[in-house]
Amino acid sequence: MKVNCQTVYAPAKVNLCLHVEARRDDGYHELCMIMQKVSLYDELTITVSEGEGIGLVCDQVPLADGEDNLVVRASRLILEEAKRSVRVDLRLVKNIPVAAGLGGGSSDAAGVLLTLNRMLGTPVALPQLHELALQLGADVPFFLQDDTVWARGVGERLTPVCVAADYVLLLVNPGVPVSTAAVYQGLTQDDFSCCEPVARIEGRQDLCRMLHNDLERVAISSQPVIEEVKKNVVCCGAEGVLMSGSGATVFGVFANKNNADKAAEKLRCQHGWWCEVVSPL
Ligand SMILES: C[C@@](CO)(OP(=O)(O)O)[C@H](O)COP(=O)(O)OP(=O)(O)OC[C@H]1O[C@@H](n2ccc(N)nc2=O)[C@H](O)[C@@H]1O
Ligand SMILES: Nc1ncnc2c1ncn2[C@@H]1O[C@H](COP(=O)(O)OP(=O)(O)O)[C@@H](O)[C@H]1O
Repeated sequence: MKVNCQTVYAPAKVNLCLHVEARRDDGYHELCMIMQKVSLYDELTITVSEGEGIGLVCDQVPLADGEDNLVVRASRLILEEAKRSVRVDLRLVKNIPVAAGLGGGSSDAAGVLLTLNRMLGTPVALPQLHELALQLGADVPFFLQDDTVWARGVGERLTPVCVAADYVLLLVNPGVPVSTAAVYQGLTQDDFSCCEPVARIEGRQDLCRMLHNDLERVAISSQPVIEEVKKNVVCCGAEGVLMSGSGATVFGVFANKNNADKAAEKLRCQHGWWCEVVSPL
């Protein structure tokens, strides 16, 4: 068997709005949120060769030792579903902060599902791939497709939305991890809100008016620095600001890269926070 090697760039996401509508009997939550991919990428190299087993080398030490890593789990699911026995080696360079509300693990997993499946001759059809994605996490199906979407259900029911706004985002992460499960568990009925998905968002002002995240109260109560980050991003000239997903990353909406770069420089110098200027994809 010829050795086959491919590199995947797995993008981060932000939630431009996130409404939690209800808690389900299984503990998961019904959501209505806009998911937007952005230009910050993990780099994943997949090598398929003769043999068996799945190996992972990762530049982030806590994620390095394998079995629980979403990329290893995604590989295993594809091999099982395809009933194939080959050796898979994965090399993962993490540029997306971990447990930060940016969906890095979910994106890595979707990248493996799509690419490893293709490398094996596409034995798994797209509807099955969607099911495997959902087994790995509520956010994973989103990363199998290209659109900016309204995501409903637990995050798996996807409808495209047109965001016709010209903007860049400044991502700021203060370096405190937030557990997604703990944030959802901390929600009370008062945190829930409804939303009416619109088909199109016209400009930056419309976009900024929609910014809303029902997970902020719980995340900020466990990590008050998130509120401090939000205030600082606004002080640096953002037209809108919001925590992404379950946090702790905050994003600011800017009209252009120049203004966002200046804000990033200032926040890095003054607070030592991780800052990255990205564009919507
Ligand atoms: C909050 C969001 C917003 O996009 O993103 P992140 O902050 O993780 O990036 C997602 O809903 C996170 O999705 P994901 O991280 O894939 O979730 P999973 O691994 O399936 O579940 C992690 C935990 O979150 C809870 N969970 C997740 C999704 C959902 N709709 N309701 C929930 O209550 C589950 O109970 C589980 O304990
Ligand atoms: N490839 C991966 N990249 C990042 N996190 C991973 C990965 N595989 C497993 N994880 C675990 O998944 C959890 C969520 O990670 P991540 O997707 O980065 O954050 P979030 O769900 O906040 O967007 C982390 O606690 C991490 O230990």
